[in-house]
This record gives sequence, C-alpha cells and structure tokens, in this order.
Amino acid sequence: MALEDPRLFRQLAYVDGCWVYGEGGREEAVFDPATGERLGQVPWLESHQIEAAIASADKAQRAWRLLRADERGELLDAWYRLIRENKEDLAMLMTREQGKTLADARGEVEYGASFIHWFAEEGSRAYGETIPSHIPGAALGTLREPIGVAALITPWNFPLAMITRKAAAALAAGCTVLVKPAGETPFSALALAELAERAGIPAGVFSVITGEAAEVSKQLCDDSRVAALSFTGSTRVGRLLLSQCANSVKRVSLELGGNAPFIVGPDMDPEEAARAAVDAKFQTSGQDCLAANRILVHDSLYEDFLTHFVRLMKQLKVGNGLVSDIDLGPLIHRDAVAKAQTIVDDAVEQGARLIHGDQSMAPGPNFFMPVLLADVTPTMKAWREENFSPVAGVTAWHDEEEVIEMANDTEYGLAAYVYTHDIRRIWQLMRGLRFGMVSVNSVKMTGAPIPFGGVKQSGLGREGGRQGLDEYLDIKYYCLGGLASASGS
Ligand SMILES: NC(=O)c1ccc[n+]([C@@H]2O[C@H](COP(=O)([O-])OP(=O)(O)OC[C@H]3O[C@@H](n4cnc5c(N)ncnc54)[C@H](O)[C@@H]3O)[C@@H](O)[C@H]2O)c1
Ligand SMILES: N[C@@H](CC=O)C(=O)O
Repeated sequence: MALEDPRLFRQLAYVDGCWVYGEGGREEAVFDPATGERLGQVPWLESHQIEAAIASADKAQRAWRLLRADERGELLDAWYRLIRENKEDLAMLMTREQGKTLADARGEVEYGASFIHWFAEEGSRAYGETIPSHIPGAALGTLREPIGVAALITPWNFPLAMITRKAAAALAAGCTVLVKPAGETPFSALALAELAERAGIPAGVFSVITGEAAEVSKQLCDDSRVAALSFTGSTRVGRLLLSQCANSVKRVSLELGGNAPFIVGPDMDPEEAARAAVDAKFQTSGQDCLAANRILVHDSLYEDFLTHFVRLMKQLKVGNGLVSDIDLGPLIHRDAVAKAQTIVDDAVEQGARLIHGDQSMAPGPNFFMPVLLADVTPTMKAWREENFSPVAGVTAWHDEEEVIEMANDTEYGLAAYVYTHDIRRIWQLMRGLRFGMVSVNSVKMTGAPIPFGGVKQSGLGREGGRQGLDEYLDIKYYCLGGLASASGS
C-alpha cells in the first residue's frame, strides 16, 4: 500500500511491545471493499498467545496505574500528536480497508484523535470525594481507582475512532488494554499500535490481538484477569458477550446497534429538512449507528419533503472512496449488499413505494445505490432492523403522541433526531423519546466531550465525556478511624 510512512502498514499482531506472528499458521486476509483487491493479511493468534497477551497487560498494569495522571496524560498527548501528524496515511489505510471516502476517513482520524486529547486531560479529573462522617473520630471518603485490564472489541465501520474512544479513557484511568479489532479492518488498529509505541506508551499497555473473533472474544470474556469488557458492534454479538462475561462478573460496556428516527415537524421548510435528513442518512454509506433509519415526516409536508429528498440524493456520487468527488463508497462486503436488497424487497412486497434506487447503476459488486422508500410501516424490515446501508425509509405522521410512539417502536434506543423550531414540541419530543441521545436541529451530535451511548438494546454505559472515564474506574470507599480530630466540621 502506498503510504508516506510504510511502517504504518503492519501485518502482525502487537503484543507486549512486540510484533508477533500467529504460532498456528492461521491468518485472515483483508480486502479493499471497493475493488476486491487483497490488501494483505493478519495472523490469527493461538490461545496460548492470547493468554500471554493477557498476562503482559496484567503485569504492565501494575506500573501503569502507579504513574501520575499527568504523566499518563503526557504519553497520551504524544500519541495524539503522532496520529494527527500521520493523518494522511491513516486516512489512506482506512479508505483502503473500510471503503469510506478519503474525506470521511480524514474526518474519522481527527475525530478519533480528539478522544485521546480529551482523556489526556480528563484523567487528571478522576476525583474522589469526602463524606461528612457519621462515625465518631473517622474521616470518610472515596478514591477512584483503575479497574485493571480492559478488553476492547471493536467494529469495522469506524475502525479507528471506536478504538480510541475506549482506549483513551481506559489508559487515562490507569488501565491497560487489549484491543481486538474487526477482522475486516485490522490495519487501522495496528497503525495505532505503531504510533502508540513511538509515543513511548510502555510495552503491554496497549496491545492489538488479531484472531478468530468468537475464539478470542470468548477467551477474553472468560479470563478473570480481564476486569472490564468494552464492546462496540451489533446487538446480536453484544448479547452473546454479555452472557459470556457473567461467569467472571466483569464490568461490561456495550455500544450496540441503532435504529434512529428522524422526526420532521410541520413548521419545517421541507427542503431544509430533506437536506439534513440526507446528511444524517448517507454518511459512511449508511453504515453508521447514528444513521437516520426511519424518517418520520409530518403529513402536511410529506410529498414536498420526498421531492426534495430524491432530488438531493440523486446528486450523491457512488464509487471508490479514493476518488475525490465521491460521496458514498462501497458497503463492507457482499453480505451487506444482499441484506440491503432483502430490506428493499421486503418493503416493496409489503406496499412501500420504491421512489428511487436503481441497482443496475452500481459500480461494482460491493456497491449499493441509495434507495428511497416511502410509506414504510412497522411490519417491514426497513422499520424493524438497523439496515446499515444507504436505504432511506420515510413515513408520514399526524400528531405528536403518534410520532413519539412510532419513534419508540423499536428494541433500539441509541440516537434520535428532531427537526422543528416549536419549543413546546421540541420539549415534548425530547422527553418522550426513549433514546440515549436526542439531537435537535443538528445532524452533528457526537464528539469527545459528550456522553455517547444508548438505552434499551442499544447498550450499557457511556463513552466520551467525563462519564467515559467511569467505565474504567472502581470506587473505593475508605473509613479512616481513630482520628481524634476527624469528626465534625
Ligand atoms: N453504538 C455505537 O457506538 C456503535 C458504533 C459503531 C458501530 N456500532 C454497531 O456495530 C455494528 C456493525 O459492526 P460489526 O458488523 O463489526 O458488528 P459485529 O457485532 O459483527 O462485530 C463487532 C466486533 O465483534 C467481533 N465479533 C463478531 N462476531 C463475534 C462473535 N460471534 N463472538 C465474538 N466476537 C465477535 C467482530 O470481529 C468485531 O470485532 C452495527 O450494529 C452498529 O450499529 C455501534
Ligand atoms: N458515528 C458513530 C459511530 C457509529 O457507528 C460515532 O460517532 O461514534
């Protein structure tokens, strides 16, 4: 792969500060989803190698947790600067393995780096508290201490930022991490490891384990030296890992699927609303947990909205993300294309109008042309499932009670969008929507300072913000007795 710094393209796992081969000879090939070209491969580590990785993270944790928070912050800041300095190479790696456009990949590098910058500072604010004592002669309070070794399992759709959002918080808190990236996109993770090493992050503190997903995850979940599991991915796999962590009673954080409603009120300009909905739907070709999956438009502007939406989506260019004016890259693989087609077919069979989307125009087998389906109903897969593709489903609503019920009619509860300028309606919707994040009149909602996460089957816990640190800290209560002057104030 043509990079300014070829050493960022690593095809080995990174454990305890060393680049390692798989000792069983197993490996996984990685392909460019736009062209099908084989980019390279990574080893599948064997069980005893995973065991060694856990042992090294456990050992490294003992020294890492003893550093002062500002010392850890300095190392994180060095990592942050290196990531930004190598932005072009990291973006190139990401576009090649994931397929997103180079502009989106550059955006993800900045986004991913911002978590490191944020937590480099936030680590110094892992405050405990003093508790007015009810015990004579005692001083009471809490300390917040690193939980230990954290296993981080991440998806392919945001191959860099989903790692840094977890790792930066964990490392700042004083934990060491074992990252298991998605098999489709290991190279971004391995480039992060190369840069972590250059930043001076000690051996064993940040390791990247490549391997057979179910095997590696099970071993990480079973091992009691791993104190926390943080997973981002599908609700299906999240449920499995949650149950696998039961035996060792781990701290579990889950960032799972979304099925975001995008609600448009009657006071909106239909063109403005359509523009925002197109932005919220088609990022990363719809392979985004925040993608507007169900677009719910007030019936008074429904047809006008559809007209503007279709006009705007026709302007989107689909192709290889390396080409400069492309808006939508490929889907990750053919299964994703097949799933998108199933969702469209199911909707049309059940009476949805296929307003736009001609798959004969797709520039390759992994591409899916943007689709607009009108009159989507709750029995359709387009409503019930996270479609993770450029398929937009639109439905009309009439009153606010009804649209709240429609929006909440899903097992997911990650993010919701509301577009209206009526403050009374904004408040009613904001309170009625059962989602972890509600964005009003803004497509952009995420970033390092906010608590990212969902309710219902979209997950457990929060990432980013000051809350992100809590996932990696234990609270230790202390009672210091026998102190003559400790009681009272
Ligand atoms: N809530 C969020 O912040 C957020 C962010 C990004 C993606 N996601 C979700 O991620 C999903 C898409 O990502 P994906 O397809 O990579 O998810 P996935 O669940 O298939 O895979 C996620 C990770 O789990 C591993 N894995 C897969 N099968 C496994 C198994 N049987 N046992 C153990 N580990 C296994 C994968 O190798 C990968 O590392 C979507 O549902 C999306 O909404 C959520
Ligand atoms: N866009 C999301 C990732 C979801 O897939 C984020 O910002 O974290």
